[in-house]
Amino acid sequence: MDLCRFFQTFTPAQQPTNLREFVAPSVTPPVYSAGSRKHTIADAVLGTGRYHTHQRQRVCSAKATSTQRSSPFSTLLDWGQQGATKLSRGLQPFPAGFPAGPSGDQALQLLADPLGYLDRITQQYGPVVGLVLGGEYVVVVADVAAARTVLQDQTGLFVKEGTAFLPGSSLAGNGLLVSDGPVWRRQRQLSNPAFRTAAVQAYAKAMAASAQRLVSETWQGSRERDVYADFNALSLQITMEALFGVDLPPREGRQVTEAVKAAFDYFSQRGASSMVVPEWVPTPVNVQFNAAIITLNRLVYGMISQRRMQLRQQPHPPVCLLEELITATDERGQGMEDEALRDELMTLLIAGQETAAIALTWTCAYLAHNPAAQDSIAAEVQQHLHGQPPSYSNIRGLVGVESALLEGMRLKPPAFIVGRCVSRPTELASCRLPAGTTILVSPYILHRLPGRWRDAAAFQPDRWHHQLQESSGAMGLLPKLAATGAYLPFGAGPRSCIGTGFAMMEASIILAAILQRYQLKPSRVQPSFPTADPQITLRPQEIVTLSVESRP
Ligand code: HEM
Repeated sequence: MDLCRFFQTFTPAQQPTNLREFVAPSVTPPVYSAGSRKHTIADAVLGTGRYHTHQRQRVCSAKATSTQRSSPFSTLLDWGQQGATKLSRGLQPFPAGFPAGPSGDQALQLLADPLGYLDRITQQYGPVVGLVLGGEYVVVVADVAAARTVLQDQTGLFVKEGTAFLPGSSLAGNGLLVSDGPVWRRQRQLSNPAFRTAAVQAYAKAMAASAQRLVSETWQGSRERDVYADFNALSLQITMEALFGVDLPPREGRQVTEAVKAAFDYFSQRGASSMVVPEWVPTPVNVQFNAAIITLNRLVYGMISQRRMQLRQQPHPPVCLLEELITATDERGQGMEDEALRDELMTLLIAGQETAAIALTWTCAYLAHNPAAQDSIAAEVQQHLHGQPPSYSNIRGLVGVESALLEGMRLKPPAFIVGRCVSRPTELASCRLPAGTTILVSPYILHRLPGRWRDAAAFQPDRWHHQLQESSGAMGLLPKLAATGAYLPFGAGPRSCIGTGFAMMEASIILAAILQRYQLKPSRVQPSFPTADPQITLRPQEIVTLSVESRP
């Protein structure tokens, strides 16, 4: 990777928003406000992203937008000026009161080894480090109190809008992950019911059925499996069923799955590439990606209108997330418009799919390399479930399974960095931060602070037993830990993960189903522990092959 990758993210202001605007303006009416396009660390964290910082203007006309575009010349000039400002930052001293940190632009060093770099600078400069990265002022936060201040802010001081780095995407539009202010508040309020316990209980049926298919069909007769690939396929299937219901017509289901896969492939390629070409540039890969977006839009808008009609003609309690979101209303009795629904559905697909697969992959890899811990958890599963398949009704109380997942996410948090932007000048940890500074809170470092965690680098699921028992399980414990700022796999504060209950239920059911039937061991072809590949999320670098032996 090189500096190009960073500089490629500083796309010119007011460019055409994406290929869709050129090739298929009628598929959806994406009418955007003019304004500079910045990127959000939500992209970095969860593989998604808003296309630019300004909220979409859903009401203004396309004509208005097109007249607001600047000429290619002024765009280029603007871009040049922005580039020059950013370049000069790496050469200048930090602003007065800015946190101490290494001098010079650190983009190359960070990109060469992100986890090692975060570790090194926080050891060298302390838990709040100032940097220039790709011409942006950045503060890395690995201090519990400062992380709390940033993530639990309710005053609009630390926001998502304007957070630097990594290109955004038209895939998730302006969904929950990236929106801010009143738009986010309303969308979160409307989405919350879809994630309450009762709703998660309904999705658990799909989780349990999919987990059984994995262990009794997919893995049946296998000696070794690429668990990362299996968990990705499984969590996509589960999320699709939860979103659209099990009665999703097979043809449409297949088409959506294929389009989502194409979009995900695009993100992995982009993550692994040193050059990030903006989505609107018609490279072959971008054309493919944008075609996938067009397919997704057609299908998703089709499903939205079909479900709306069904609910109107035959009112019934919601059976899937889409119906939950369609029926949700705010205090004025208003629901979500189609475009907002589409953005939320795509956001949930992206935010929910890969993160859960990564968490399961790392946890299974750790268990394979820690046979004693695995055997004791497997014994608990046998004892607790009495041979019944894991499901919503019997999964509670499996302390070992929850401990393994919490410990896996402690050492390898799928969202290893969470980002915010300082909206107005402020102080943090006695340092002064100018508006526009990007804050990177690092759960990865926080989860390994030697003063907080005994044997911080070791996989020891039993460290969680007592706390889990005291809090009646992970869903009781996680909010308490998030409030301290010390354990943040699902973030903290108002923007914490809406899918925490969904993810914990899904991962617990799948892990219990696996340990009930199989013993995981390092594979002969890949005996060493998988290496992390911190791209957008903390995914494994390669295929994760584990030996899967049936338990007697
Ligand atoms: C192990 C699995 C998961 C992990 C580790 C994870 C992690 C996170 C984190 C750290 C955040 C906060 C980001 C920030 O503060 O900027 C977040 C937000 C979010 N997550 Fe998850 N997530 C997981 C699963 C899911 C699932 C299953 C869904 C939905 C089906 C989901 C939907 C979302 C959404 C919509 C947000 C944005 C919430 C908001 O800003 O209001 N996540 N997730």
